[in-house]
Amino acid sequence: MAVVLGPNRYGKAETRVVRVTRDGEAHHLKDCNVSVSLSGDMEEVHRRGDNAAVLPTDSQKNTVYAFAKKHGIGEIEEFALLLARHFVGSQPAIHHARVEVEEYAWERRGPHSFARSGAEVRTCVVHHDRDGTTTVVSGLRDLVVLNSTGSEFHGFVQDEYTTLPPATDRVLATAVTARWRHVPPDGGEPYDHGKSYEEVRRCLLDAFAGTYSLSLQQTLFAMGERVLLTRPEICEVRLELPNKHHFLVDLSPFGLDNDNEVYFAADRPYGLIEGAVAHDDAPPAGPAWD
Ligand SMILES: O=c1[nH]c(=O)c2[nH]c(=O)[nH]c2[nH]1
Repeated sequence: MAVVLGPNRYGKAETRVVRVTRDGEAHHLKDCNVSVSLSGDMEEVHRRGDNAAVLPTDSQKNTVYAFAKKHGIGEIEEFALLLARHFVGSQPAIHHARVEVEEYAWERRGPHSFARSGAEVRTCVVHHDRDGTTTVVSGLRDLVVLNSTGSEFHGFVQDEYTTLPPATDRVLATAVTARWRHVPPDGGEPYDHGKSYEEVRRCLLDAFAGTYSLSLQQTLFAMGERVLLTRPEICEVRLELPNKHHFLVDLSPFGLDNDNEVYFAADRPYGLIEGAVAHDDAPPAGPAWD
């Protein structure tokens, strides 16, 4: 019986980089968290500790900082693509690079003063293979949304443990994590990732607000569908929607009624609704979601 090395990858996780661009008095800020993961000819290092093919994770971190200086950080997808292509293109032993970037938003308070915005975190994951295949998944997380009406939940299975009362008017709230896969550009114009991000975000928010919801599952599908029917550059959307339960508080001990006005916002446990919505002819995902 032989023992074989299975799938493996290595890299530097969570390099925090802040890039200030000085444009006279006015400064611009990009605040990112970059994770690099490389794979390829790594049999020798695992079996014998021979590091000849190993680009140290320390060098990977340094590359992130050097590229931030040399190229600046524009759209996070472009920065991730630059890094992924660099590692695969410069290291014969590296066959595949995965670069993940999170971007934290800052609100301008003056020419060189900023306040960290409470808005969602923008994300991307780029895979680049030495055969030239590239996949780009963009996304966001922690986009907190709430509808104070327009949501029902009833008609569900009743078993011996079911106590949930049917709801015909409830609060629906969630913190959206969404990731969307781009159709490969096919040699055409590269995407405007900044515009695409804003438009997908708008689709998600519009669909959440505009869907009369009989379940969060139905809202999830409507959000994914809205993106796919509006944005031709996207072929698959994956959503994770925690159901941030809002329970009506019983105010009867105080002689008060509660006509859907006062809620206890529970933080756990929460329902977790997850799903993928895709065009039926979407090209194969390859490693895009890894
Ligand atoms: O939208 C919902 N989907 C569920 O599957 C579910 N389950 C539950 O207890 N509440 C809800 N709400």
